[in-house]
Parts: sequence; C-alpha cells; structure tokens
Amino acid sequence: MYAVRYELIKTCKQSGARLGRLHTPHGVIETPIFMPVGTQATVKAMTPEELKEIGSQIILSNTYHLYMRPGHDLVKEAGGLHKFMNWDKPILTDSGGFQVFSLGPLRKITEEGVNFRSHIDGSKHFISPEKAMEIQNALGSDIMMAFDECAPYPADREYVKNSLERTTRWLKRCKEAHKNTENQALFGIIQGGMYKDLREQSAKEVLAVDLPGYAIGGLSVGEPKKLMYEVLEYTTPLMPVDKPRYLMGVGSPDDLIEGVIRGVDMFDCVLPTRIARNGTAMTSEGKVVVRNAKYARDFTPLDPECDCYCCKNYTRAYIRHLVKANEILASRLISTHNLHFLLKLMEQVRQAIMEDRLLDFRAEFFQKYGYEL
Ligand SMILES: CCOC(=O)Nc1nc2cc3nc(NC)[nH]c3cc2c(=O)[nH]1
Repeated sequence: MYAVRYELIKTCKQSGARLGRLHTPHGVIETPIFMPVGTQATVKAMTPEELKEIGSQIILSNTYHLYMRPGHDLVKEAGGLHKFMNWDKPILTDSGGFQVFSLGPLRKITEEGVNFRSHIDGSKHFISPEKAMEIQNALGSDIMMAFDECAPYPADREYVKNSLERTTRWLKRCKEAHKNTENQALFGIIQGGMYKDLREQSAKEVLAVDLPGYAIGGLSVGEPKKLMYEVLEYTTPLMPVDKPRYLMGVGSPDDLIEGVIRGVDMFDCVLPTRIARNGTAMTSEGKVVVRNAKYARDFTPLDPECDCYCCKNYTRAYIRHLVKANEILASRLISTHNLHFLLKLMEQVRQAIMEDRLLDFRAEFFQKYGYEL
C-alpha cells in the first residue's frame, strides 16, 4: 500500500472541481489545499503554533536548500525534519530540481544528474535522482517529489522533448531508489512545456509509473496566465481521478481558483510570505501596499473582513510604521495575514464545491478583489 492515499469526496456540479481528502502518515489533508512554503525548514517569520492557528494543514520544505545547509545528515541525526523543526503535521519536500535549474550558468545537466555550484559558497556539488531520494529519505517528508527538470520558458520543442524524456528516465530511477515506501510517498512530475503533444507524451510516460500522486511541473515559470490555464485545461483530464494533482509554484488568489476549476487539488507558492516582507497584503478588496503614505493615518485593519490575529489587533497605520521602520514584527504580522487569507480562500473554495457553486464564488471573489473575469 502507499504511504499517501487520496479519497475523492465529491465533484462540483457547476465547475467539475474536486473535493478530496489526502491521508498521510502525519494526518489527513482536506483538498483543494494551499501549502505554505518553508524553504529552509521554517515558514519565514512564523512559528509552527502560529501556522496551525491560521489553519495550515501541510507545509513544503526544500531538498536543495536543506542539503546545502545544514545538511540532510544533520537533519537525520536530529530525528528527521518533523522533529528538527517541531512540525508534527504533513511535510512535502520538493526535489530541489527547480532551484538547481534556476542556478542558470552555474549548472551542467547530464544523463547522470546535475553538476552545480552552491549558491552559498560556490563549492561544487552533484545531485542525481538517487541523491535526491537519499536526501528526502533522510529528511523523512511524507511526500517526496521526483527529481525532474523544469524546462525554462520559453524553450524550443526539441529542448522540451529531450528534457521531458530525461525527466521520465529520472523518475524511473527515483522509484527504483525509493526505499521507505510505507512512510513516504513519491509523486511524479509531468513536464512538456507549453506544447500540447509533449504534455500528452509526458503524462503518458509519467502516469505509466504507478505512484500515489502526480504533479504538473514546468508552469508558473513566467508564461502568461492564459497560457498556464490552457495547458491545465488539456493536462488535468489526462490524470487519474483517484489520485491527487499538484500544480507546483502556484499561486496568487486568481490562479488558485482557476487551478481548482481546472481540476487541481494541491498548490504551493512563496507569494504570501514574500510580498509580506516587502509590505504588501492580500485583502478581500485586492492588494494593499501598506507602506503607501495614504495609510499613514488609516486606523482600520489591513482587511475589514478578516478575523486573523493581525486584523483583530493592529491597524494599517501601525503596520505601515513597522514597515517603514524595518521592524521584524511587520513581516510577522503581514505574513500571518497573507497566509491566513489564502488558507481562508481555500476553505471558501472547498465550501463552494460542497454547495456546487464554485463558478458563482469565482465571480463574487473576482468582482470584490478587482480581478476581471
Ligand atoms: C516543488 C517541486 O520541486 C521539484 O521537485 N521540481 C519542480 N519544482 C518546480 C517548482 C516550481 N515553482 C514554480 N513557480 C514559482 N514553477 C515550478 C515548477 C517546478 C517543476 O517543474 N519541478
């Protein structure tokens, strides 16, 4: 049996979106789900208790970064990532493929794996599918991502085709190297760039490898939103209905809703905590750049409709002051709010699927947030 099992609860009659449950060794996750990103074994500025308080069910951590620092052997010695970071709910680790590939000229790809230089001290390193599995096994994550290549955008057909075929060969090596199948689930990653026939080829090859879940990679890499939605429209229907579908690196409120409508169950993105650190909040009426002078004497909460700790206790004027003064509390408060905002949004999406009204919910949310449909 797999370490992770997906249960399809219901399909929205209005949109075709799915409501599900993902059973993992560290607990059950209600899907569709947004996963806060904790790249270096911490969701920046947040404690595990605060993450639970705002409703986080699962977090992401990053294989490449933890291999680099403090080292996966040290984390293993600490008893694994859950113990090391004091998080007892599910953890998904990405394979670091994306990071290594975004190192650009510092890396060299071969059939064996990827040679690259550390972003910390320039030292030489090599990661292979087997190494990526060894690292994730040492970390002890509930869900491990296969070592893949996320093709850049734009990229020509030839490159994307060769890359997806290597990603398939690497996936088979990951599965071969997967030891701890009872406690850790391996997810495959579908590539193929923005080419319909290559997405079909990658889906066919990746789905032929029997695994508990699959991701759609190679998106949210700078392509126009419409193009990402189009790729989703012809890719998710190729995926099994009884397994979770994870869209990597997504996303903003509109992308989450549009992704769920197109059959996606799991998402991750650094956006909420990243924009928090430069003083931007997501609110029910759209973005609020709180450092803006117009909020200097605004003694109302970031979001009048929000019941998070930040909105219940602090005003825009105070948070603007913290941002201008470069106070650490600014990141903590805005990160708390932004994560709560996305987690709350996904709760409302799950409720709308339950009530067969996700398209109506999209229209209401877009109108208020200021998106155009
Ligand atoms: C998160 C999973 O990491 C992997 O193991 N490979 C992988 N990671 C991605 C991360 C991405 N982030 C974005 N946008 C911010 N797009 C991404 C694509 C991949 C991917 O194809 N493959």
